[in-house]
Amino acid sequence: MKITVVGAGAVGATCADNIARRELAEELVILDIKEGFAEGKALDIMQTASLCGFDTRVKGVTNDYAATAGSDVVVITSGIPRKPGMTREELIGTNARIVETVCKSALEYSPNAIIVVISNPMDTMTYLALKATGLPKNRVIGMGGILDSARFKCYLQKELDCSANDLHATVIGGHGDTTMIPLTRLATLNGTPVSNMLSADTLKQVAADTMVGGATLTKLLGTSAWYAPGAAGAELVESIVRNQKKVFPCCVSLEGEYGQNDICLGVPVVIGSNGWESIIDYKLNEEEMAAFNKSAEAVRNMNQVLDTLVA
Ligand SMILES: NC(=O)C1=CN([C@@H]2O[C@H](COP(=O)(O)OP(=O)(O)OC[C@H]3O[C@@H](n4cnc5c(N)ncnc54)[C@H](O)[C@@H]3O)[C@@H](O)[C@H]2O)C=CC1
Ligand SMILES: O=C([O-])CC(=O)C(=O)O
Repeated sequence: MKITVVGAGAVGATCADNIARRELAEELVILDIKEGFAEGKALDIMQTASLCGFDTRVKGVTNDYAATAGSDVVVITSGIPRKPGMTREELIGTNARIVETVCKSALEYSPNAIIVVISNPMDTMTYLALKATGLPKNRVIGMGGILDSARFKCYLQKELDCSANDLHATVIGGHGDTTMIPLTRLATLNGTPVSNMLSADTLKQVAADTMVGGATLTKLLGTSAWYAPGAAGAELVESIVRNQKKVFPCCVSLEGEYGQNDICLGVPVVIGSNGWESIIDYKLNEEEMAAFNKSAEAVRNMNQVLDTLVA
């Protein structure tokens, strides 16, 4: 197995570190445009091999796509992060060009790769990756919902004083401050609905905190988060390379599912060696469906901006 991570910044390097520690590939290439940067990150990660007990070979390269040839999975984290006060959507002008170029260059050398898109605004960047490459839809997956769900579980865990590992909680819809939908009705602690244990007001607050989870960290850090985003990226890659068939909320191309067409948006999907393999119908109620439609409208408006940016 060979994996490439494009972008050796905060998220890319953390994702690569998690991939190496989980030994998801024999070979892991990190690529960045900044001279020597990916080489440095790769060397640093390789120097943890004897400490963390992994045998993955990690190599860093500066814009050398030939070194990524034959990758099974390519994770795209290249692009600028937001600063406090910004939305993810404001990154579109810079990141659309980067994501399009990176997708095409990577596929030239790894025509069979599954593409995982992390760069923001992620839903629109996933749509762009799909359109720019013409890949079969199952091979283009946007990562946002796994992270948002992990944050949802983190806020629930604090309220319930339980193990985060006993929680099932999912965030669907867009990966934006106002577009994500924490499904509080379906969240459970070992099978018991959390709505039996927490008040409606508390659940509302947990959902609100989840939605601005990324913005909260950006305010604290001065740039956006990387530990949970990197680990969430690796979690997705693991289900692909180990063909685990885990169900994760991921941004995928919808063709009538959840009532939407010609859009990439977060829904629960089965992830395996073919990429995303099927979409699970959660049977949303009226209120959840209305939120999903609203989220789709916002993401669709963003996708239209692409036409003015990408040739
Ligand atoms: N989908 C999600 O859940 C999340 C998405 N993000 C997004 O991930 C992206 C990366 O964030 P950070 O790692 O914090 O940023 P960063 O600034 O630390 O790293 C970005 C890296 O991309 C590189 N880069 C830029 N253009 C490139 C190109 N054409 N080819 C190769 N490398 C290139 C830069 O040199 C830099 O090293 C941002 O767009 C951020 O908003 C961040 C967290 C979560
Ligand atoms: O908040 C951001 O801009 C980065 C991101 O997508 C996240 O951490 O959820």
